[in-house]
Amino acid sequence: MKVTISRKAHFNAAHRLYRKDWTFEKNDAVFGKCNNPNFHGHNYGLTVSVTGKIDPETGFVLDVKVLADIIREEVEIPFDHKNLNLDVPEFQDLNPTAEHIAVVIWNKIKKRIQPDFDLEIVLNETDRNFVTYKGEE
Ligand SMILES: Nc1nc2c(c(=O)[nH]1)N=C([C@H](O)[C@H](O)COP(=O)(O)OP(=O)(O)OP(=O)(O)O)CN2
Ligand SMILES: [Zn+2]
Repeated sequence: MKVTISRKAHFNAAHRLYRKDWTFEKNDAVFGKCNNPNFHGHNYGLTVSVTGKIDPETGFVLDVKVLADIIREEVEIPFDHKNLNLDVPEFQDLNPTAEHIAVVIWNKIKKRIQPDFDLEIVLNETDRNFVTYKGEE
């Protein structure tokens, strides 16, 4: 029997959507206001869901306290109040779209949980825009 546990978190971060190998005009045409060279910010919402078998001794799939600590160490501390383009090494050469941020977060958290657990990341960039990543199919 598999059960899913979820933990919510949030972080505030600045970013600029653009490609270094494109002209400003091309970036402007594709990314519009998100290509502002002075950056802009979002209050990102994060939902991390872990699916696995219940440990018969504890009754937990995974202690949510443990999951909260992983999220704090892998996401909140490195991303909160940071400029994703300038401060976060994973985005030095990776456009910090919501899709890419979700994949980066999935890879960081996946390394910290049991290999047989399934992991889903839902990242809200705004109240109305969110992306979901469950790992490679
Ligand atoms: N597929 C994606 N599309 C867009 C992304 C993204 O990460 N993936 N990101 C952006 C920008 O980051 C932009 O800042 C989003 O903010 P905004 O357009 O203000 O968001 P809203 O849709 O909530 O605002 P509206 O008022 O509804 O325009 C753009 N696209
Ligand atoms: Zn944005």
